[in-house]
Amino acid sequence: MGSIALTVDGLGVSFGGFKALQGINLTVASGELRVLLGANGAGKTTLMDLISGKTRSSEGRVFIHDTEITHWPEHRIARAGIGRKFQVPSVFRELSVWQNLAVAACRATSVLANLRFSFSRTEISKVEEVLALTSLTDERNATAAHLSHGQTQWLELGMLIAQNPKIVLLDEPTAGMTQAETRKTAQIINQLKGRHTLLVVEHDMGFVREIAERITVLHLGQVLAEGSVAQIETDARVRAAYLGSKGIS
Ligand SMILES: Nc1ncnc2c1ncn2[C@@H]1O[C@H](COP(=O)(O)OP(=O)(O)OP(=O)(O)O)[C@@H](O)[C@H]1O
Repeated sequence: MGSIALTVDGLGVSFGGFKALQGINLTVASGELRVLLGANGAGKTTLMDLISGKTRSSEGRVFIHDTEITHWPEHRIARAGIGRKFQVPSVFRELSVWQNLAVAACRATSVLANLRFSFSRTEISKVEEVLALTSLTDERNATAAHLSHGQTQWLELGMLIAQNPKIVLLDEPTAGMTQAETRKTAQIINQLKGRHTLLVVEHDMGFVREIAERITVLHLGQVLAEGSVAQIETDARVRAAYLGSKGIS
């Protein structure tokens, strides 16, 4: 195993006296894909919020490699290399697929400034690489507003990847997708392994089996178990924790 890209050390948060997360310890190696599993309300999204700086933690620390980022503002954490994709895509609907990716690859502060500049060779090759990765090469000139739900999700993932984040946080990347779109998403995510460090929240066990190496299970705001897909699926505590909620299927 290589170096550790993400370290979460004793992290927790309370909302008005309610401990939504407590004592969370997690280390994710560089290039690893870690799946976060847990019933509704277990604290998965809250953990992503604490790591990305959207929510301020009440206890514990977070590191990207050796740099402590605890309590840094969200934009500074993003600049330090944590990229996050939410369930609702935020692409520029009036721009083409290519333009969306080019804007992301440039990472400048102003969209308009980006579009007026000529792009460097490195940025253009990055856009081409991401178009191929997301199978959007044929849609390069299409306006983002005209893409299907799945294609829109892949474009947003592509925009994230075009920014070269060290760590990618994905919250239910297959939400609302057809089976075919879900399979395609698994293929895309599998290609990212080794090149990016990924933390993925997902409920769809079929999809989790396609992508996961190790799984961390959260339950009632704490880590319940961690292990391979096979270990987690046969873990009696995990099965018990899921009874009465979604169940592992
Ligand atoms: N800002 C907040 N204020 C108060 N309570 C909150 C806040 N954010 C989250 N919670 C609570 O923290 C707990 C964990 O919520 P969270 O959304 O992280 O769960 P989750 O595992 O992502 O669930 P789901 O699968 O439904 O998205 C829940 O009980 C939720 O109601």
